Amino acid sequence: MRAWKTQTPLGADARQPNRRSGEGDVSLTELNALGVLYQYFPPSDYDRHGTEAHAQWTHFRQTYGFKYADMLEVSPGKLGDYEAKLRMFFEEHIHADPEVRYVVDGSGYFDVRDTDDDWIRIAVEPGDLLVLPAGIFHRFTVDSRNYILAVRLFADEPQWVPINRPAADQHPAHLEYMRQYGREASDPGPDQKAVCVG
Ligand SMILES: CSCCC(=O)/C(O)=C/O
Ligand SMILES: [Fe+2]
Repeated sequence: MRAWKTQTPLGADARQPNRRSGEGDVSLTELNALGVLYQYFPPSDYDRHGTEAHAQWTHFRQTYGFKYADMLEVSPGKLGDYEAKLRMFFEEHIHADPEVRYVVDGSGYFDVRDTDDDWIRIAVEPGDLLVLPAGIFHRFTVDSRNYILAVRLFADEPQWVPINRPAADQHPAHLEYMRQYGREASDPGPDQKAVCVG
């Protein structure tokens, strides 16, 4: 996984890196300060059929209470209304619950807003597990390879409910997010611990 600030405005093709020139990578510590958690599980630990071939996975899911999982294959041939779905994923939104995605195959970009309202682009590849906290403004796109196979982990029954702006700005999940991680927050998340392996 690597992360960087995107150029503003974004270039014509969102699936390109759109990296802001002259700036280095955004660090995992900076992502953790936004409440974004990251862990790496070797892709062999989670085969394409969703069986968790490794105790490490079970431990992670029990620790964070992600009892449910499904798989999402984002590609022109597999996902109906592909371009419309991609537009929906790329429309800035929040969720009332954490967004937990594990990449089994392919790649893509999760963009999250930072405290300066800039976009930080998180490039994910197989083995990357990303936890976006409830209430964070974010968006997703595949990259130019137009393919990702990701496991979606949930605490409750799988559901995908995006809350777009402007309604999201006053949503309790976003207000709580800003209380914990916003510019005025006294410290990054009272009980957050950086989850980062390897
Ligand atoms: C590969 S995850 C698909 C996009 C998604 O579930 C989401 O919520 C993007 O923000
Ligand atoms: Fe999302």
